[in-house]
Amino acid sequence: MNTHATDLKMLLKDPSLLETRAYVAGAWTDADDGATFDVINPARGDVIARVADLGRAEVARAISAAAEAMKAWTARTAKDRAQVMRKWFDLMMENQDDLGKILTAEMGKPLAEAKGEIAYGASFIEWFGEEAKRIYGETIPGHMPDKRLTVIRQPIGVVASITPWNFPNAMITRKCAPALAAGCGFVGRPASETPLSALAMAVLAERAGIPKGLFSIVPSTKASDIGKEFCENPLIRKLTFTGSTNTGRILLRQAADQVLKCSMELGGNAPFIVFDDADLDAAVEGAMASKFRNNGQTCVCANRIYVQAGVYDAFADKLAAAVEKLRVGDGLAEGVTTGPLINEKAVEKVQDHIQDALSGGARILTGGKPMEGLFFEPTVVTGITQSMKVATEETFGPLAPLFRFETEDEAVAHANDTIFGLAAYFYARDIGRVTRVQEALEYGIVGVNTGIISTEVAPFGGVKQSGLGREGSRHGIEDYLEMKYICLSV
Ligand SMILES: NC(=O)C1=CN([C@@H]2O[C@H](COP(=O)(O)OP(=O)(O)OC[C@H]3O[C@@H](n4cnc5c(N)ncnc54)[C@H](OP(=O)(O)O)[C@@H]3O)[C@@H](O)[C@H]2O)C=CC1
Ligand SMILES: O=C(O)[C@H](O)CS(=O)(=O)O
Repeated sequence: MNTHATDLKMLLKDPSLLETRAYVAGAWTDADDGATFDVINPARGDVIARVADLGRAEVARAISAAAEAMKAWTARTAKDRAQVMRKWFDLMMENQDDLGKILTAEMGKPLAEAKGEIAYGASFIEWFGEEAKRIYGETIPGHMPDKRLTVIRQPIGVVASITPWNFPNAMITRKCAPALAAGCGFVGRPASETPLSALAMAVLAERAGIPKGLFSIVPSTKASDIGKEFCENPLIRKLTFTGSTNTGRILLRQAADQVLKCSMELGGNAPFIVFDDADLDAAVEGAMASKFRNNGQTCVCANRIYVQAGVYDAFADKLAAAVEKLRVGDGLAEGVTTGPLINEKAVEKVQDHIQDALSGGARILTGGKPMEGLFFEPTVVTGITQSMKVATEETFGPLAPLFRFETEDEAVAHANDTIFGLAAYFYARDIGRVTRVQEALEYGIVGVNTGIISTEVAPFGGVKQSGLGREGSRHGIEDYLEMKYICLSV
């Protein structure tokens, strides 16, 4: 493990992107009490920055400023708002390398993946800047001769955002882009593990001309307190959250008091089904992409791999061979494909799922052991059954558990046997089977003969306990608008 300190400023072309103060009401500020918290590089374990640790009072000021700034922002034309957002997009892409290094240093994903996330995150700003100009209303034939009916759509109000550590750039832009495009104010609280990417984003927002006070980033370790401020402050009209289903439940309960509109992108437990008529090499490629992207730390990662009996051994051997080519290491180093896990709790969860499987008779095909620090061997385990923890709990790490199945009905039944419903994947070539299975899977997203489904142009979101609402696509802006019916008597 690389043990020397991460001198992040030395790595950046523009060191001013490494901001450690909060961005509140258009000003860069410390916490009222001067409190800070450490940001750790998970690959090296060293402190890379100390960031302002805000409390409810500072967040309340950010919310009030957003409500005030909204008045002028909403009065500007959609085209004008779009031009400011386009400038922000351009600045994000011009600084992609630096933003990627900041992201890798605080989250751990390899630099190539981090730069990919910057482009993915920026794509939401580009997409919704364009969608701003397509917020159409409608006229309705009157129900009486003297009535003229219209429907207009207006910004919902100030938006509060809470996001996780695994995509510290894209999870924020997937929320703030439609909010700003719709004319809303935005106050975002990033995960305490990864505030630097959000603050760098705010540096560029300020440079792009996003009006002061409209957009704030409020880092804090006091997650519960800030969540309560978001749910109790009467100026907040919308709460958007990405993270675990457990936290989503807490926030939904809190939001009920003010009947606060919520969008929830929650946990997953994605099945990845390989039928005996699949292209096995393509299925292995798809499984590698879906399972090991971000070291297995995404909500749409394959969490359960079901393989039909006739191709089980061949698929298992091919997958193990591909996994053994992964290179685990510091994401800032050349050629590394797999970074560290985010923290010790994540390492313990992967170990727990492996030990539980082995105690039930499963067998390790490759990997299976923790490495130094927060690194873990990419792992394939065979002989997994529905009774094991990995069948119902999200691993969120580099574990590929292989289940054997006999029939199509059995595979679909097992795939659907979960409280989650975010993403599912399957590989098959028979058109009848493809049609039946894609319709039978109870998920918000289905990848057919592909392991990567994420794009800004399509609706991302889950059913059942994986969430509420959709992000991205032409649908993603709806959650930030209110519909108003006007009945005019002439
Ligand atoms: N559907 C999706 O797109 C995603 C789902 N997830 C799911 O989240 C889990 C892992 O991510 P993880 O970050 O640990 O999830 P958490 O739900 O613990 O954290 C997500 C965010 O919520 C904050 N938070 C935690 N508790 C509260 C609270 N009581 N009130 C307000 N905010 C709170 C966290 O703050 P802090 O970090 O400071 O604790 C963090 O910013 C996995 O189950 C994964 O599937 C993760 C990412 C994306
Ligand atoms: O948080 C996540 O896991 C992301 O939503 C996954 S994706 O959008 O990057 O696929």
